[in-house]
Amino acid sequence: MSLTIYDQPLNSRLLIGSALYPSPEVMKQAIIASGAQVVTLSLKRQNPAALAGETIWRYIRECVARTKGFLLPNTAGCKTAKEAVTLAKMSREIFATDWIKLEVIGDDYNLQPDPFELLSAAETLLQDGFKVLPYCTDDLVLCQRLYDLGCQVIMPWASPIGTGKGLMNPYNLETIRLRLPDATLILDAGIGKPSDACLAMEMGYDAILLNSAVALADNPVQMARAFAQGIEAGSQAYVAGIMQPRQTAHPSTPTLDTPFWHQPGGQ
Ligand SMILES: CC(=O)[C@@H](O)[C@H](O)COP(=O)(O)O
Repeated sequence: MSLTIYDQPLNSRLLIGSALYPSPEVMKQAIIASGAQVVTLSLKRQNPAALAGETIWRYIRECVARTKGFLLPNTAGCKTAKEAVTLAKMSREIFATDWIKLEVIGDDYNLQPDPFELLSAAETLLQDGFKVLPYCTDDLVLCQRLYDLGCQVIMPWASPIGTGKGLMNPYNLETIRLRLPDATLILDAGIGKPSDACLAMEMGYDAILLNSAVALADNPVQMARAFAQGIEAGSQAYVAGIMQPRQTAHPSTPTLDTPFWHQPGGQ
């Protein structure tokens, strides 16, 4: 089963960022190796008029063309709903997409999203026809409100951007999954290693968005492959049905009369 974002089926459950790589060429190779079809980029951070920005964009467009993928502009660096809405509208024109990764930062220390400004910006953008992918904290009520507004995709954080700390609050993340069974849930930010991503997929998350863990690896291309495999493993494990942990030991070596475990009601 493939990932679907606002009715768009995708081959990969990994969405990847385009910042912090040692060079544009390494970025391109890493994105291709990751298999990600969605690449996020920031209009604010990369000035299209500047030569450096132009080069990065060319590389990103090449990656997306190669994977038959999609650009996901983001509003990284915005601190108010007004600023984020303005940037989203500019991004829609420049990148010719109505997808927007909505990021409104409320605290400079841990780059924590501002839930109030985020909700307000999401409402405005949805009314304007955007397909909003909000980056938010792992707060169930906030996620519920965003979903009720019409955000089909919700992207709670694993931990603050760029920390690589992995899943800070597994209980919160599991609860969000449980309570919003129909939302497309993408875990975004703070993923440090493939096992973090695998864990979220085992919880039933639909996809992972990450950047730093690949871009800052000693070998970003190899790390991109490792993430692709970790995400695939977690996704398959979730679908396969993970066994319930048990309090007591059970021998796993078959005894003479019970070579197979019979589930109640099974054949
Ligand atoms: C690229 C992007 O959108 C980041 O804001 C995103 O949240 C990734 O975070 P990490 O760099 O921690 O993976």
